[in-house]
Amino acid sequence: MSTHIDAPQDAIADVVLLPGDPLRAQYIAEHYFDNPVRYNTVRNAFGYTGTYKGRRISVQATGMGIPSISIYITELMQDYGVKTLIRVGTTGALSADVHVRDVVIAQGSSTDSSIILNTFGAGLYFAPLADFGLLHTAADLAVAKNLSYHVGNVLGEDRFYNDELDRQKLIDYGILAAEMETPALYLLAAKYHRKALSILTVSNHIMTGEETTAEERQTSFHDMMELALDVALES
Ligand SMILES: O=P(O)(O)O[C@H]1O[C@H](CO)[C@@H](O)[C@H]1O
Ligand SMILES: O=c1cc[nH]c(=O)[nH]1
Repeated sequence: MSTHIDAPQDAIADVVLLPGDPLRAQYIAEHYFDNPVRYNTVRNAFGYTGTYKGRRISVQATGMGIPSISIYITELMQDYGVKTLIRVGTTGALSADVHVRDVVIAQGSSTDSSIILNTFGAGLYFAPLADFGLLHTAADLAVAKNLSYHVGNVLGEDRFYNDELDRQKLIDYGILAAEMETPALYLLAAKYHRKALSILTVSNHIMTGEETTAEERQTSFHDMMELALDVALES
C-alpha cells in the first residue's frame, strides 16, 4: 500500500494504462479485461487489474494535470515496481493537420510547467521523450489497424484555460496537440528508468472549436484503447 493507492504489493501488473478519468479506468476494466478486480478507490482514483488476451494488465486513473499524475506514477513505480506506463488520454488538436477523432502518439512533450526547471535548475531544458520501443510498436500497430494517427511533439500544459499562451507560435514550431500530463510521465519514467508512452485521442480542435459527439468519442476512444492494449501486450 502507498499513500494514495490502497492495494497489496502484488495487486498491480507490471504494465499499467493511465487515463485521467476514473470512469475511463472503470470502462477499460469492464469492457476489455477478463476478471477485473478493483484494487483502489482512494479519492475515487479507481485502479483495476485483469487480463487482456491472457496478459495481466492494470489500469489506474491519474486525475488531471502534472501534480496529480506525478503522485500516481511515482507510487506505481516506487512502491509497486511498475515497469511500463501507457497513458490513454484525451487531447485538444492545435495543428490544422490533426482532426477530431484522430490518434496522437506523443513522441515528446513540450511544457510550460516548472517541473523541468524544478528538476534540473535554470539553463538546462530537459526534453521529455517517449520510450522508443513502445513508440515504434504503437506506430507500427496504428498502420496495421489503418488508424488516422500522428506521431510528434505535444504540449503538456499546466492550465486547461490559458488565454496568455501563444498557441499559434507552438503550431508554427510543429506542436500537434495539447494535454496536461505527458511531460511528467516522460520525465518521471526517465528518473525511474521505466518505459512510458502517451497515446491520445483528439476530443476537440482548440483552434477551430470543433468537438466530437459523445458517440464519436466512444469510437475514437476504442481506437486509442485497443491500440494501447495491443502495445501493452508487446511490452
Ligand atoms: O482525458 P484525460 O486523460 O483526463 O486528459 C485530458 O483531459 C483533461 C482536461 O479535460 C486533462 O487531464 C487532459 O490532459
Ligand atoms: O488538455 C486538453 C485536453 C483535451 N482538450 C483540450 O483542449 N485540452
